[in-house]
Amino acid sequence: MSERQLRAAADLSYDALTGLIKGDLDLIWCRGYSPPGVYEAAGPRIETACDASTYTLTPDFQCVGVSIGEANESLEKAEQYVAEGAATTRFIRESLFAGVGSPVDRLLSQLDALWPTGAEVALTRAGGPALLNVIRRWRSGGQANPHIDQRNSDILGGYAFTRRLGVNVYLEVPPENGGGELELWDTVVDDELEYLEQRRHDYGLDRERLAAPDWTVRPGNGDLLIFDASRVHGVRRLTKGQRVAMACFLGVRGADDSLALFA
Ligand SMILES: O=C(O)CCC(=O)C(=O)O
Ligand SMILES: [Fe+2]
Repeated sequence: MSERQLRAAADLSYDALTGLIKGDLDLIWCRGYSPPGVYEAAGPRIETACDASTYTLTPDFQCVGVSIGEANESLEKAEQYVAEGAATTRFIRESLFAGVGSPVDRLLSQLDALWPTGAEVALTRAGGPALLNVIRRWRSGGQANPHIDQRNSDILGGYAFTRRLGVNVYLEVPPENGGGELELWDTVVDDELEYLEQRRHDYGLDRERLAAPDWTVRPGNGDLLIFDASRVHGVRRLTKGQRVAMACFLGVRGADDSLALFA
């Protein structure tokens, strides 16, 4: 455990985002960002879509949408990412969140309003829109290895991001003592080549080779968390219930460049 207290902001604001980008802040934690009615309506459709999905990197969780992490691992997935991104974004927006609105769409318009040069969906190297977000579902027994999400990817070739912020909206979390916390280590990895050398063959780092996480954060249903994706992070193994979260990333360049969202 770190001696240092986790530095968190309770609201999404320009100052909080720049705090995360500069490293003065560790977390933005907005409670109840997605109201209960949203998941009540969308949950059954999301669960069906999760059951129909295929995720190639790990059996630990299901994932709606080919993520950029998956796309970085093979040519086939990279092609699928480019071909399907826009349609998956539409499916999530128009089918899964029909009638209630997607929390990530709301986030996108909020960011567009608060960031000086706006926010938009990133473009892939091929010119079309990237996938805006994925939806992941963990069931009892699932976890996520400690990892970082690397700043840049050939697929989003036109950007040189200086920071990549990880965004999660938790639609459903396990009950008390059921695991599924977000684990954060007091380690920010800037040398991505060194990280690649230590990486497991599937994804992430060996948990056994790290000290215990410095902080574990237990989001509530509907909460929004944003953190620096180059900070080592993982998901604690679930022992009960399920954990359903929408995830995307904010690609940051300078203050003079718009935020680019992708998943
Ligand atoms: O689901 C979570 O809490 C973290 C997922 C994650 O690794 C990320 O958002 O980069
Ligand atoms: Fe991550």
